[in-house]
Amino acid sequence: LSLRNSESRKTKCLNLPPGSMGWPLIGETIAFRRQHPCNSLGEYMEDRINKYGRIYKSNLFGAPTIVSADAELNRFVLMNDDRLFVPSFPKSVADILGKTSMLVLTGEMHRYMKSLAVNFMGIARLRANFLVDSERYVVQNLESWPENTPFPAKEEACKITFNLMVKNILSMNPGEEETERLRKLYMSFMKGVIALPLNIPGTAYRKAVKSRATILKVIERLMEERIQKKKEGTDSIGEADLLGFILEQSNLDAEQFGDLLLGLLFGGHETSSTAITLVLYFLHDCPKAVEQLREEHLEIVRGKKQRGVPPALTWEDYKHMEFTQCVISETLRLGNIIKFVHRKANTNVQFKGYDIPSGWSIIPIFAAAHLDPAVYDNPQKFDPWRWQTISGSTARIDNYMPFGQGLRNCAGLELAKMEIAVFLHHLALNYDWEIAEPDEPLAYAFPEFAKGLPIKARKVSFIV
Ligand code: HEM
Repeated sequence: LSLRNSESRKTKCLNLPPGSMGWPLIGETIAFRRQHPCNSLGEYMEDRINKYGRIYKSNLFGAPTIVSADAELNRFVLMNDDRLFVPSFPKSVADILGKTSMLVLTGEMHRYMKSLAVNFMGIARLRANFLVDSERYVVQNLESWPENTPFPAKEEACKITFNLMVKNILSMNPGEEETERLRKLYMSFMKGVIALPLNIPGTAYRKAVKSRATILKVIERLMEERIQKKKEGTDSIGEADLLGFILEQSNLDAEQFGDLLLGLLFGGHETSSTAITLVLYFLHDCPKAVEQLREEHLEIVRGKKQRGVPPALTWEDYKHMEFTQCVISETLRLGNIIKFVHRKANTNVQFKGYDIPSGWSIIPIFAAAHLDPAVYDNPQKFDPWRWQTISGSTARIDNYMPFGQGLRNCAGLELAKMEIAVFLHHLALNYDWEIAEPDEPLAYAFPEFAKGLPIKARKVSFIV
């Protein structure tokens, strides 16, 4: 009690933002976690912003917290990552992601792991490997879509993004027994990262802890096999996958490689498949955008035919998908796949006259700027054309953070945009689709479709 008193005496001298600390222990966590349409901030946050302003204090996830719906403070936090602020995951999440996961590391080690990931997904490899593979898996997937029978689009999108990642990480092919086994283990791991952290038998968390251990064993074996093949001179993969790249370019051990692999799957699979599902959802209500998209992709196909070059997409084709990029930017703005991130103040920080005490959590809400009418006209509207007039010099570019910003920005952002563009290319050229059952994306942290967005598709070739 005396400790708590001295704490409260300390914070009394500070100029904390207004707000309510809610109930003992749980604070306002339940209200914060309540689902709401992903193109809104939800009732809880709107109410707090109206009452207290865009920077307010609360008690969330068991810690005193500053919530920031203020675009300037959000930028300030990200630009001071690793200096004034560090990532702050609950211990249970950090344990399961692994102690050398990029998401939890700071300082030199974070920079090193990040540089491996960024180099692995650099332009050279995107052009040479990821583009070809994305096209292959997108086409295979679209061809498997049933005609006129509803199916959940999210599941199909997941197959595309998972297959792409495991092919490029471990040279595993879709449909093979080992790939399927890894997919199941990974799904169980994923569920545990977001589940309640009860480490008792039968819980999703406990299953995830076990899946993580099994995945690490699989990785250890694959690493040993590859090292052996390299010694024997029978390795034909070389640096074409992440495993080969890591063995050549680093001396990570099996656990460190496992953490990197799980981080890339975790960062890259659910996010990109959600983006693909959201694009189907938003475009459905915007036939004019579908028409313009189709025209852009037909133009690419016609141009290739005229030049007599092979039909496979090239990096130059991708760079010509200008309206497609507007559709992607708008989907990410309105979809808010990562609505917020968790950080902790490393030291006492002052901002706009408020104190952010050392040790307090801070949650920058990226979605707040994306949905702010002062930043985007008519922010609720899906309007890809707005991106044709937003240039690098407008303040709005700074406020746009679907991939975060600064030191910890998304390592896979170029890959993600390319995957979605390749999907849109083949979708627009070959399919008409409709939403078979209403299914709205609801978010607390990530947008989720309760039914996986059931759609009905019809193959129509627009290529003449
Ligand atoms: C549309 C899809 C995606 C979205 C919206 C997205 C969003 C984000 C955001 C907001 C962050 C910053 C987190 C923070 O500040 O704490 C992030 C980090 C990260 N993302 Fe993505 N991401 C996407 C796709 C991908 C893909 C395809 C990959 C890799 C294959 C990937 C790998 C990562 C990694 C490794 C980090 C951690 C970077 C670091 O800690 O420095 N992401 N992502």
